[in-house]
Amino acid sequence: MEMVPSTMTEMWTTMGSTIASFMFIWAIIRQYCPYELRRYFEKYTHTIMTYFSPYVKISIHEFTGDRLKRSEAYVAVEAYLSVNSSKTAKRLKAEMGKDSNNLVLSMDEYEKVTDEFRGAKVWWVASKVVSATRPMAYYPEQEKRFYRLTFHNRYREMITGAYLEHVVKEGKEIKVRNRQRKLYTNSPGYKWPSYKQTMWSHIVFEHPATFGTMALEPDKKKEIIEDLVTFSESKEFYARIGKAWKRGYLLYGPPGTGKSTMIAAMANLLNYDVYDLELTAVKDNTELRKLLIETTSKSIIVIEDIDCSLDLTGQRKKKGGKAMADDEKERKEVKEESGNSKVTLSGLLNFIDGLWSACGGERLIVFTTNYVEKLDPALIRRGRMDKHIELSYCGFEGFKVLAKNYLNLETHPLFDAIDGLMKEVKITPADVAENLMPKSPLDDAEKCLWSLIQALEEAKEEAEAEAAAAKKVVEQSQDGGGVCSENCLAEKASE
Ligand SMILES: Nc1ncnc2c1ncn2[C@@H]1O[C@H](COP(=O)(O)OP(=O)(O)OP(=O)(O)O)[C@@H](O)[C@H]1O
Ligand SMILES: [Mg+2]
Repeated sequence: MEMVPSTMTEMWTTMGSTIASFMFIWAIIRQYCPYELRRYFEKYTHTIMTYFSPYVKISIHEFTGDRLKRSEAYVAVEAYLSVNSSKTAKRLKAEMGKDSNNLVLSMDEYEKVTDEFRGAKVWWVASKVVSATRPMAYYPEQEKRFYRLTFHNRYREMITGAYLEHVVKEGKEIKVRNRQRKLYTNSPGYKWPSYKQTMWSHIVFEHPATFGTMALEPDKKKEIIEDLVTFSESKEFYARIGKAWKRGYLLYGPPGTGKSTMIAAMANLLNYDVYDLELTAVKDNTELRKLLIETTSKSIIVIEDIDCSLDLTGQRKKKGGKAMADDEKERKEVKEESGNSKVTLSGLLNFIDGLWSACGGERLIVFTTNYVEKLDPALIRRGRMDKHIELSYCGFEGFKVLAKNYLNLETHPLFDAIDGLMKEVKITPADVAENLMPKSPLDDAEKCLWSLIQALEEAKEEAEAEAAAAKKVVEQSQDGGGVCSENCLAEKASE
């Protein structure tokens, strides 16, 4: 029994002298040893210390294999800590957030914060290592930033499982809430530097259109909004039925009926980014696939005027005479417009619903066209373009939305006259909007309404004159006894 204290004392003495010798050797090494030897020594000391330490450390680096893309885990942790650290950290950095009118705070470099999860305490440190050499001249970052998470080994299972899952999930949600949405384009004519692997360039997306400001029949508007919201909330449903989480919309109708406006309203409703794909600037199918892979989820990929983009008009029925000649002329024009692009219809179909199209998920693909009948049926069949939306001339309900937007009017004695005229003539929402726009500070609501009435009356007179001319041609051809085809009548009427 006597031996125990003496053994303990001896043990402490031995340990003390070991540490002292160790520190003495370390001081000599630091003073006299070459750098390589020092690093070697440091490395093994670190390994030994880690072996005895009850704490576990996890590093999350900003750039992993792909140096040009920030790691998703790092971005999520950064967002998570931006909210959770701003209450406790002492050194914070501020960056411009959503809509450029608020600052988002996050912890500064080398700052340490504590977090708690189900009774376990963890520590986060924002750190960086500065590499001494530049691997390639064009790499901008020489600092490799990372977050280090430290926790006790007894919580290992919970922290590596539930806690990290919670951090990533919450971080992603914060990112979506704070992010500035972007409008991307694969702009033609710009020569990308060879190191820059992305082919999209972007600006902040700031279009003000919403479904509230769109002139559309109320039922139709409600149906589209419900469709979009249901899509955005159906992650589990798509997974259950084994379908990629994406949806195609075909918007068609005459110019100025709100197709482009609706795309902006869709993006604003769902808080999505917009990728405006210029097909004529895409070299071939491989480049098209590359562009697709680079798009992120929560986005709308738009191909405007799909009929003009490429020769995708499919096999149309053979027509005779002038119609056939027109057809050929159009195809030639389309070919000229599309320049050297070798994107084919099958390449585009693959883009929409090939295996690659499922990467990322939560994406809308929107085509717009003025001439839906010209498109290849394969391109717009359900399953590819799931929802076809016709945007047409302005009705009275649409007019009322515009009158409220532009003139802040819900009713006016001139509304009845406008309603009557709108039933007789076709006018696009763009034309209605233009007439309702005050042209000088002195223009009041009534002047704008009169301007619209005048435009409607002129359109009515024009339509009547055209109808009269067509009627005259028919009568002349009947008087002359000749048989005139439909095309021949249209030709004469337009003369
Ligand atoms: N349904 C609508 N509701 C509100 N404003 C509209 C609507 N349609 C058109 N406008 C107005 O007209 C302008 C032109 O509309 P937009 O560019 O959306 O038409 P479009 O259908 O895309 O035409 P195009 O076929 O020529 O591309 C818009 O800036 C908008 O102000
Ligand atoms: Mg448009």
